[in-house]
Amino acid sequence: MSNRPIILGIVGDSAAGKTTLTRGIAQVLGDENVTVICTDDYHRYDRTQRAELGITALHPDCNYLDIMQQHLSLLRTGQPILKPVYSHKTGTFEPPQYIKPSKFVIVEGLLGYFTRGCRDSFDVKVYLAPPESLRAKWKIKRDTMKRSYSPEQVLAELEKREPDSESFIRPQRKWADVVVSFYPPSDEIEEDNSHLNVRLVLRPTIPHPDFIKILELSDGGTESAVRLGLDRDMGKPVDVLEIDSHATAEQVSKLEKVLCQEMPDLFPHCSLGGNLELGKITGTTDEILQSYPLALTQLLISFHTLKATHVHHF
Ligand SMILES: Nc1ncnc2c1ncn2[C@@H]1O[C@H](COP(=O)(O)OP(=O)(O)OP(=O)(O)O)[C@@H](O)[C@H]1O
Ligand SMILES: O=C(CO)[C@H](O)[C@H](O)COP(=O)(O)O
Repeated sequence: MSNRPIILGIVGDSAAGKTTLTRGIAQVLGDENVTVICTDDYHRYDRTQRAELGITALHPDCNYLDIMQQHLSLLRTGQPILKPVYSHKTGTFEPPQYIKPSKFVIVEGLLGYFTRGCRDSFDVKVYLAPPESLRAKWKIKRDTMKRSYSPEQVLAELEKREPDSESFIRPQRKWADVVVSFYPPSDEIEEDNSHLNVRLVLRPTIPHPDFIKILELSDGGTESAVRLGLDRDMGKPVDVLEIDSHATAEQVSKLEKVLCQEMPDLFPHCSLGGNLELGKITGTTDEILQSYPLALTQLLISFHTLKATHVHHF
């Protein structure tokens, strides 16, 4: 058993779904065992200064990546940090917070894998990569509802940010152990969020659960709602697991069994264990819905995070 905090990274562009994914993982690990850090707090400039300087929040120079790296190293050895605080409500900084790491630390943000020093602090690295059109839709909704922007401002901001997204954010995908892409079924582009499928790229940088068993159960063919295959991602060979939103309870159950066989701690959180809490999303009229692809993604990442506690790192 590891006697230091386990650090999980959830990296991706703005509104890629980091907070949504993190919520369920924290629930599986136990909210009382989890410290969540958002690296937006390490911005160097506030909203007004960024506008004056003509720099976007995605640019490495717009963030104290050196301090972030120091803090990650401290958290990894169980030491407290005095973390800056950036308020998305006001676009300004607030007094710093004293943070003592719990058993698990989830670090979510834009540039977590940009420097080698930061990357080395993570036990498990996840990158979120929804199609850009879906991310734009999510960002417009979230920023207009929660961050006091107009839709026109969000669209202009997305356009302004694109060169930095391309240069600094998207290349980080190559460092991830798991790349998560929620996507709409091709013929239902305007479908609501509850009908998204997920594509999980599983890099051989960490040992994944033995999903090949689902193929042995003979429902992993191209027509199935759960598919496992081989592919290349950024030039390197990877396994790819795809789960459609219309996967049946039986198919979901089989996947959960594969996870639970290796990690029985997950059982109480599975739908087969009677839990319907994971995979919660907000629908178009703010109703709460459940997505199997999201729930299984949260379980898989929790699997890896729990597994990291069994590996001794010192
Ligand atoms: N898996 C998902 N299924 C359905 N909707 C989702 C999913 N992930 C995200 N969303 C939608 O996208 C919006 C933005 O997601 P979220 O706040 O999780 O992004 P984020 O990456 O944490 O954003 P930021 O880094 O800018 O704070 C959510 O409010 C939600 O409506
Ligand atoms: O890309 C983002 C990640 O959340 C934000 O836009 C960035 O952190 C700046 O915040 P704000 O737009 O609230 O000033």
